[in-house]
Amino acid sequence: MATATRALFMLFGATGDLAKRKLYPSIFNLYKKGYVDNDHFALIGTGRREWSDDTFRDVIVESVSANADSEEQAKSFASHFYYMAHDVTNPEHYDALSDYANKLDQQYDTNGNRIFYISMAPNFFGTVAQNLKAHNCLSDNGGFNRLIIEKPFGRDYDSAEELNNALGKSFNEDQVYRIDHYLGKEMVQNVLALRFGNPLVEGIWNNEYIDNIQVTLAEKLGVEERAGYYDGSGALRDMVQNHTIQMLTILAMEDPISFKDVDIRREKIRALKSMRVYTEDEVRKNFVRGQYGANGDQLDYRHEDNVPTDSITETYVAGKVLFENKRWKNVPFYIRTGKMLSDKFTRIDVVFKKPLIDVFAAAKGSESELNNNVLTLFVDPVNKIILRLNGKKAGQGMEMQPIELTHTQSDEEKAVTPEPYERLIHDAILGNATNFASWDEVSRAWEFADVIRQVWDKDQPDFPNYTPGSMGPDAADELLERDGRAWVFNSKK
Ligand SMILES: NC(=O)C1=CN([C@@H]2O[C@H](COP(=O)(O)OP(=O)(O)OC[C@H]3O[C@@H](n4cnc5c(N)ncnc54)[C@H](OP(=O)(O)O)[C@@H]3O)[C@@H](O)[C@H]2O)C=CC1
Ligand SMILES: O=C1O[C@H](COP(=O)(O)O)[C@@H](O)[C@H](O)[C@H]1O
Repeated sequence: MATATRALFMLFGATGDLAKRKLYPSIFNLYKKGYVDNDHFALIGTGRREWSDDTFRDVIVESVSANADSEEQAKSFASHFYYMAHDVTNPEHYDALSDYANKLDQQYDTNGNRIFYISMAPNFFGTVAQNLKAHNCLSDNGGFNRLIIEKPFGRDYDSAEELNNALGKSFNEDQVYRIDHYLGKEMVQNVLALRFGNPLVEGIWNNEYIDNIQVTLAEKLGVEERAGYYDGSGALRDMVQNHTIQMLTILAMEDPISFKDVDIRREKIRALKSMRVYTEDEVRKNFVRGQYGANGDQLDYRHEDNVPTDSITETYVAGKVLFENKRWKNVPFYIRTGKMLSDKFTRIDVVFKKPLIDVFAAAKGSESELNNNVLTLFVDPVNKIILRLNGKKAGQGMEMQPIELTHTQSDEEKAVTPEPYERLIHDAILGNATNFASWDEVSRAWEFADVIRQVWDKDQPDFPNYTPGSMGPDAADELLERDGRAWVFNSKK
């Protein structure tokens, strides 16, 4: 039986794209499943637009209709939503917000629990947090106050620290939930289950058996309508500093003493501290950037809407990351992410070492034909695990061939798998911060990314340098070739 939590939500950015596409459907699923107490929850949505409650509720109904069992159910859900036109930069507005929140607290008997969600451009995060506190919008009658904030958390270490200090004036670290939606993905969470639930896996999860690990976050689409944000960010800030590094951390961390958020975070931070922050020369050697060119009807990045024609923003990053500790000495973690690639997928390839001696080849006096064993975890679009081994080819003799053990998530499992935002909002409701990024994690990731950014800001790139529909620039392949390796997934193959 689901534990239903009473709460009042305050959503800043309620008229925005993310709210409509992701947040309302997620909260609706939690409502349907009984994770938010259906009689004791309300949401105040804000934006500058002069919407009425009815307009807001129409938007909610439309946003959740695909998941609703009936129109009545969607409308009943939407009846918990209230709208206030509010300019977050105007302090006076928060007094009205505070009064309204107190009224709804009483009306819905929410036990004084409040969840604040800032789904707005990052320059507003600090302003909202400080005004919430200054204008008594935080509950003070025994309930919890939790703040969920969207990405990006800063654009470099200094701005992230400034933001963190601003948040810290109103919320304690344990009240702040920094969203990284990749941490809400089923297969990303499964990494922990596979590693720490199986001695068979954890026993070989080290440099004695693993040759290298490859993490790919590939997107088929370009910047779409988000160029205004993206061109000032680029792939390094948009995908590497957060999602990619979080995935690396989960792959590299030591076993936590328990599955409590504090214990997991402690190990993640330890792993991040052992991640090598490169020198300038090392950045040039170990990191590659790219920007997509044109291909047929597909415009090059510089001719997409709202992109300056001389933009040097990278739409692709590949790199080699090193963890300098006993477990991972000499094991490179190769990462790549980009827009306009051959397909939309996220995968982790764990490449194991070959046997020291190939007894089959030795007996025949021939070259080894054994492949590296590879464990591939498909994160998106399907949840699948493939273990590639060497096996015997049926028939006489001892010919070898690659064989694959595959586990694919069933339709039944898929049906009960929450969307990342649903899972993460639920975690925040429960006060479980395991799948959110702590300040120590975020700050370390910025220290790592900042050096790369600084080198790239000095050097003039030769853009565009990859074709839409490919897997990025040639330099990304050369990065591995120099080490005598290759990407496990390569669309050119
Ligand atoms: N959209 C996406 O796919 C993703 C978004 N994110 C993050 O989510 C956050 C929101 O993104 P998104 O929804 O796309 O952004 P939008 O531009 O669609 O929405 C911005 C929201 O902020 C409100 N707003 C802007 N200025 C003010 C103001 N001065 N006072 C009050 N409200 C204001 C807007 O309301 P109004 O116009 O009515 O004032 C609107 O509701 C960002 O941090 C983004 O980085 C993260 C991952 C993916
Ligand atoms: O955070 C972001 O993620 C999306 C990709 O997310 P996914 O879950 O669809 O893989 C990316 O398109 C966007 O640029 C970035 O801001």
